[in-house]
Amino acid sequence: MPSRLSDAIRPHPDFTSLQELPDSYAWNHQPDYDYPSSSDDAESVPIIDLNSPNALQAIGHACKTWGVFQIINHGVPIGLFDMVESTSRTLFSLPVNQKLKAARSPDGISGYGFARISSFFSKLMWSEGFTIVGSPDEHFRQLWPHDYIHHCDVIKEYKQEMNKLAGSLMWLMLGSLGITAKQDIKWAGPKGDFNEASAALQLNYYPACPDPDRAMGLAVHTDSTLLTILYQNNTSGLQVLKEGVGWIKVPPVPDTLVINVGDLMHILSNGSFPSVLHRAMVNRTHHRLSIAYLYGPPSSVKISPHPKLVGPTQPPLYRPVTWNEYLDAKAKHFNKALSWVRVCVPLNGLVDVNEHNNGVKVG
Ligand SMILES: C=C1C[C@]23C[C@@]1(O)CC[C@H]2[C@@]12CCC[C@@](C)(C(=O)O1)[C@H]2[C@@H]3C(=O)O
Ligand SMILES: O=C(O)CCC(=O)C(=O)O
Ligand SMILES: [Fe+2]
Repeated sequence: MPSRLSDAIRPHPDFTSLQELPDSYAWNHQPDYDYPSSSDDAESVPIIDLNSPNALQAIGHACKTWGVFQIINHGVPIGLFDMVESTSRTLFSLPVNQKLKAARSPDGISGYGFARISSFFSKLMWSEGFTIVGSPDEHFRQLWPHDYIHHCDVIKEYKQEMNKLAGSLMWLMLGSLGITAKQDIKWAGPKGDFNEASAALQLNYYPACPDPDRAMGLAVHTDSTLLTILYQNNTSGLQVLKEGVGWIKVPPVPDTLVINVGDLMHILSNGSFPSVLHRAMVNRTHHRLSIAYLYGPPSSVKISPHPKLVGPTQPPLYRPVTWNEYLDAKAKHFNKALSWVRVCVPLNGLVDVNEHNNGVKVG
């Protein structure tokens, strides 16, 4: 692990004052960095209409082959995206010293700071983040002592909408694997609405960058979630790695949300769904904003390969793990966290789709 200042004492830069890319932000992108590079007419991440009668099958196929898909007709009021974007933009435009009043504490989860995965890389990422777990009230009062209520309301409404959507997506993703009954997932609750689920909202801001080809917005990673719902503003930057194809750009499409399969869904699906490797690149002239709703099980629930997906020829590939235990493992082992939960080497030619990802260089 690189030895450098911890997040707690590293001063946060004022990106707007940097006219050149400091060496600490210059990633030594290898020639194989884009390998196998995607051509302009490469495949694109499927867009699925949630109102279509084929949505379930299309989602199952996308989850198995990509670990990511995009959705339209998701039912989230479109005006809400403008509102949450406006709150995020207002937040990141505050002076650095003001933002630091709501800094994430060294052992905390919520607040303003660098990407949590920064410590695994020797170079810094060209981005700022703000994580909201639970209520935004306390941190938002620190940012806007006289004007926080409106921003809190926007975030609360957004989280509610995301929670509803995430519950529906859970049934679609699980349904495609034949897991359809409320009793199949006890923690979905008596109404099957996943009422007790946990979530974090991550606001990501990527300022315009003087040397985007040498910089990195958010380094390659998988999400530790069951699923992630990602909204991106109108600037490109997101890329996903498709096995056997390469890095695929996911340009923003108006009113469309990107859904990532996360590591816990990979475990729950007993390896059927790969958790998608992805990264965010930056732009010379435009800043970029993304809002990730990171969705997981209630804190006391252990996630393990679903009994319906386990049998004599399909041994469970992972042992049970809570989200917190997994996040701790991710904080320690980063891209090796899945191997840490792994129980057995695949037998009879069974291959875990995420095994292919282990060779990806992260630093
Ligand atoms: C619930 C969480 C997932 C996350 C760590 C966190 O506690 C809150 C932030 C999340 C995030 C967002 C950016 C990418 C990521 C890898 C990171 O560094 O922080 C994810 C974490 C994750 O999915 O492991
Ligand atoms: O900014 C993006 O497009 C990606 C963000 C992301 O991967 C995350 O927040 O986990
Ligand atoms: Fe992510």
